Amino acid sequence: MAEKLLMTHCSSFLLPPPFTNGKNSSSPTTYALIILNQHLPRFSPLLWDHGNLYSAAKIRLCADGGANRLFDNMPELFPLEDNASLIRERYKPDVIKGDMDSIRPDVLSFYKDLGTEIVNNSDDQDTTDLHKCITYVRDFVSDEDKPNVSRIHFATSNPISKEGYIGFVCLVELLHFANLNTCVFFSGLQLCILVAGALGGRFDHEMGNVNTLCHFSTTRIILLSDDCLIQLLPSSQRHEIHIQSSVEGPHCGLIPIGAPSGSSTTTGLQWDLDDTEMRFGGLVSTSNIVNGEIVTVRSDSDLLWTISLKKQP
Ligand SMILES: Nc1ncnc2c1ncn2[C@@H]1O[C@H](COP(=O)(O)OP(=O)(O)OP(=O)(O)O)[C@@H](O)[C@H]1O
Ligand SMILES: Cc1ncc(C[n+]2csc(CCO)c2C)c(N)n1
Repeated sequence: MAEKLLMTHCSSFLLPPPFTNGKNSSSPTTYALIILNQHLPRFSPLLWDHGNLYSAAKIRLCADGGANRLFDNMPELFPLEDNASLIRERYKPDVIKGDMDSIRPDVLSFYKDLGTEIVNNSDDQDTTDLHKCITYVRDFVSDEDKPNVSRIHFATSNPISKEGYIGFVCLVELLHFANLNTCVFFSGLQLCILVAGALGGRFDHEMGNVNTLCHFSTTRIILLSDDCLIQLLPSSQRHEIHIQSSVEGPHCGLIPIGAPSGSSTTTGLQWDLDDTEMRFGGLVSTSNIVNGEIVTVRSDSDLLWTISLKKQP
């Protein structure tokens, strides 16, 4: 059986800037931030700035009512500053997208006047606002990375022929059609979508957010709240999770989602799995504990990885 490729994970976006630069990361990351209509995490300004500091491409979106949270709650995260308007201008989203049934009119006109792009998808009542925003980010990033002859480098230094270029574009379209994350191929940049406010309140929304991870399973998406982080570990790869113990852990979980897992194997946990079966109604690994700096996971099914976030980094 072919060896699975290694996928590494590191929550360095939760670390203050001086420590994040390239730490434990095999390739530079392009972060996008989506703010949902749920409690704005205290570290949101940090997530926001990861678009700025180390990324070539970056974008910040609010999913419909997420704009109310940004407007109302971002100033509260700066108790020493008394001018809320200045804070709101500093944290202007690039895009507000959704079915627009939750954003308040005053918030909509405030950001519209600042130049935020408003995308009204009220005609689509079958996908969530988070889903709509992820679609936007993926299109945005792949547009930025559209193949440009001068940027395509092959193993040889020969200039690329017209036929080669056309072949490459076809490959890209094919990969796109197959729902693969094409941007990785072009620039070496890895897209990672951070989703703030994904948990709490309504369980149907939480499940909808988890479902979005499964729908876009080839895109790195991280759901965040003040208390925890959730991401999908696709079964097509083996995983190495580099624990940032100053900000995350020790409590963690591995949960088969969508289908039972016939065999999962881990290292680095207090209760490691060893070719273990997991299913709802049987065993799922909750209330587990990370033991060291690296957790490895291999499974025949997609698993959700969740880890607690520390209150005081
Ligand atoms: N309580 C919640 N918990 C987790 N995520 C949430 C919650 N509320 C909203 N969200 C997320 O924020 C996004 C935008 O929220 P918003 O309230 O604008 O959605 P909505 O489509 O108007 O919801 P609904 O019409 O079902 O009340 C949602 O798509 C969802 O991903
Ligand atoms: C079977 C089924 N269940 C629920 C909805 C409703 N719904 C799902 S996503 C969405 C948009 C929310 O912004 C709405 C209204 C549907 N369409 N189909």
